[in-house]
Amino acid sequence: MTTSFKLVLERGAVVTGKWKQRRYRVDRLLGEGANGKVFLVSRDRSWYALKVGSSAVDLQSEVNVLQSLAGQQLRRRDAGEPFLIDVDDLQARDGREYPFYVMKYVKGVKLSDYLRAERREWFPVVGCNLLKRLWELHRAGWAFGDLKMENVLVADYGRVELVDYGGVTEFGKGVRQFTEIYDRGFWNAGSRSADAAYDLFSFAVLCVQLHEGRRLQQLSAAQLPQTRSPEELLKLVQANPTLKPFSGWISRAIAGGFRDTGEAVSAWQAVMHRIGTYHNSQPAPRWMKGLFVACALALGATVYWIARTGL
Ligand SMILES: Nc1ncnc2c1ncn2[C@@H]1O[C@H](COP(=O)(O)OP(=O)(O)OP(=O)(O)O)[C@@H](O)[C@H]1O
Repeated sequence: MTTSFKLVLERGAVVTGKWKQRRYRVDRLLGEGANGKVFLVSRDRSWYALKVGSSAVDLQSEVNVLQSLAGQQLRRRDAGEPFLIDVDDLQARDGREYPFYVMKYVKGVKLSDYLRAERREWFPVVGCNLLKRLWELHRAGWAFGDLKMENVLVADYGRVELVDYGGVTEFGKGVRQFTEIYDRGFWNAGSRSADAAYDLFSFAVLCVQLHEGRRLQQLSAAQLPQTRSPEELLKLVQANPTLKPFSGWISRAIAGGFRDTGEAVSAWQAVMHRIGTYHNSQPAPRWMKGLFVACALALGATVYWIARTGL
């Protein structure tokens, strides 16, 4: 999706908040979507992500969700700073005013890019970390809503961050924003009412999208609305060697069969355990394994030298 507004902020441009007068220096565009453009900015030697929207109403609803999440003290153990930093308006060169908010900069890459090529084996770990992120939201009574590839960023060691809180919806209300292919209603698998199972369904589709993206696209385009069914999704899961061990988990998620997300996390970890993936969510990176081997060789050489010299 692309934005309908043309605001351009060049590298080096300074954004000054109209109300609080805080100044942010623009580094580059991080991404854009239907609701706005997100820029990497700096202030007092710290990096942030600044989201500018064309519509104050849409941006305000995202801000409300973020404020409410902060209010519920939805802070993770590893989150040093709050996610929402600032809210203000800026005046562009064309004289128009745009609302913006500033949030924590998530230094990561898109999920699909992270798992590409040699990092495919990280899929179970990254999946587990993503489920835990969803669990945090669900415990606070919110569904993420618009879970999709673009809204999941992965940092070092498979750490996962969710971005774009525009779809976050209180449990029980109609999901505010969704993307068809990940939507439970689209697949005739349930309602669009916000609950934990709604996100778990999207998570299951995300798994299929990651490993059978082309076939999923073909499937969704070929089916008539009334013939789309979760069983068709499950056929793609069965046909894929990476997904097959998770087929029981995925079919349960698709059927809304988990009591809550905590149970979904435990079941996912049980599969990881069964197939022998690290169940530690931060497996040792390759350089660390190399370092371990080098240290072991050095130790061996020292022991040999001591034995030879009789020290
Ligand atoms: N906090 C952040 N840190 C780093 N990158 C970010 C951050 N927030 C957003 N981005 C990047 O900017 C992109 C667009 O942001 P976002 O999804 O919030 O815009 P949107 O207009 O709501 O998009 P959509 O059309 O998907 O609803 C994201 O896909 C991501 O790559």
